[in-house]
Amino acid sequence: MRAQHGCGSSSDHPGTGMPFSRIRKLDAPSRGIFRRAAVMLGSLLASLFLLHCLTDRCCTITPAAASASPGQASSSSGRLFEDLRSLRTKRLVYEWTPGSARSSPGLADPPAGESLLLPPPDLVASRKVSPRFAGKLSPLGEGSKKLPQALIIGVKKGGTRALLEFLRVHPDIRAVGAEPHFFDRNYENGLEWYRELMPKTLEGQITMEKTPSYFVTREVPARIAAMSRDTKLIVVVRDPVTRAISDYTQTLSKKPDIPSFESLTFKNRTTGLIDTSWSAVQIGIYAKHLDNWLQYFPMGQILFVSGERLISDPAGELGRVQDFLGLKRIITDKHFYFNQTKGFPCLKKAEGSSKPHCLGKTKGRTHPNIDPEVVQRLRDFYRPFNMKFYQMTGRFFGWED
Ligand SMILES: Nc1ncnc2c1ncn2[C@@H]1O[C@H](COP(=O)(O)OS(=O)(=O)O)[C@@H](OP(=O)(O)O)[C@H]1O
Repeated sequence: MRAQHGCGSSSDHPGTGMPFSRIRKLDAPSRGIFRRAAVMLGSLLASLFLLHCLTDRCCTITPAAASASPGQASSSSGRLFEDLRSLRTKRLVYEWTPGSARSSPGLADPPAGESLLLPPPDLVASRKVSPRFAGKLSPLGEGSKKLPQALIIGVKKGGTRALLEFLRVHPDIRAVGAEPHFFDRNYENGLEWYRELMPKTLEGQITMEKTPSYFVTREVPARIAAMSRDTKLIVVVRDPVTRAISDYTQTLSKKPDIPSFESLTFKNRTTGLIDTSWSAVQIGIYAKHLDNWLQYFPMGQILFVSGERLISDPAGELGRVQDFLGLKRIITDKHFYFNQTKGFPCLKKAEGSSKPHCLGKTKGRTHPNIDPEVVQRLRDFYRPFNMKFYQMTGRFFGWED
């Protein structure tokens, strides 16, 4: 009997070879058994594949693996599985890294309705969350550039670089390295220009920058308030006398021919009248500058960091700053060590590095010796302003001793 519906094979034609004609010549019951066997084999293979996937070994075969010779196939796909498994392990390790905890205000105080979707804050803090929400580094370049929510506005030579570098260790803070000087020198460039300078941040991370001249520039408070009245402001203050000497030391390092500190301090040395128009002196009249800020921002939105304590107890000051920013206290004593050669606290590990990090040579310069009489005269000059400043801020900085 001739097959009625073959596969259009050549066996339909006379003179076709025996093997094909023999299959075709099977009787109906045999064909049924053959089909059933094929179906059973198919489902067995499908089940095996399913089991394989369930045991987490299923993967997309790469062209390389697919083109491997049978002998190579098992070893290369085995390697492939190993790679995938180690990738999974790495991802889990990343998710559970201590530094990846998200402790932003957004998560600590989820808006009504979101609390059911998000894990409770303590759980997040202790178990860590996905790097997508918590990690500082976004491997896929995720996130968006935002205008800063917090600024280090001063003071020049107060210790602003140290504070920013220390804060950058926090996974919920991202900051521009250079000083943008947007609100004093580059304001005409517009907010979009400013935003472009910022690093990308993920939800809950805080964008920051530092420009110490903001604190003493008259127009700046109004401009920052125009950007956002909610901006958090941080001022690192330091004894105005040592600050002035530090300021002078910096200028001297660039222009060695400038007059002496002593001569620049006075309008008239014989009368003892201080030259308040000299910027090194002027910047230290903190109470006066603060008055200007208080026209635009409430006191509660400004944090004053002691430049002296930033050196003697960096973790303590950083604790206050993290609280102020609504962040979990992640930066602690464990992050610092005192470098005897530098004479300053340094980071055991800087941001994105595993190496110890001290600030550069321009931080912690040796000051020239200043005539003690001039120093005393300056102390007397600043005293009433300092008292006023302590009163305004509610913190005693101890610059009189
Ligand atoms: N950890 C650490 N390492 C080095 N230096 C430190 C540190 N903490 C605070 N300081 C003090 O920071 C002073 C420089 O302040 P600023 O960074 O605000 O200077 S600047 O305005 O940005 O030029 C700098 O002033 P000088 O000592 O006069 O150079 C330092 O005293």
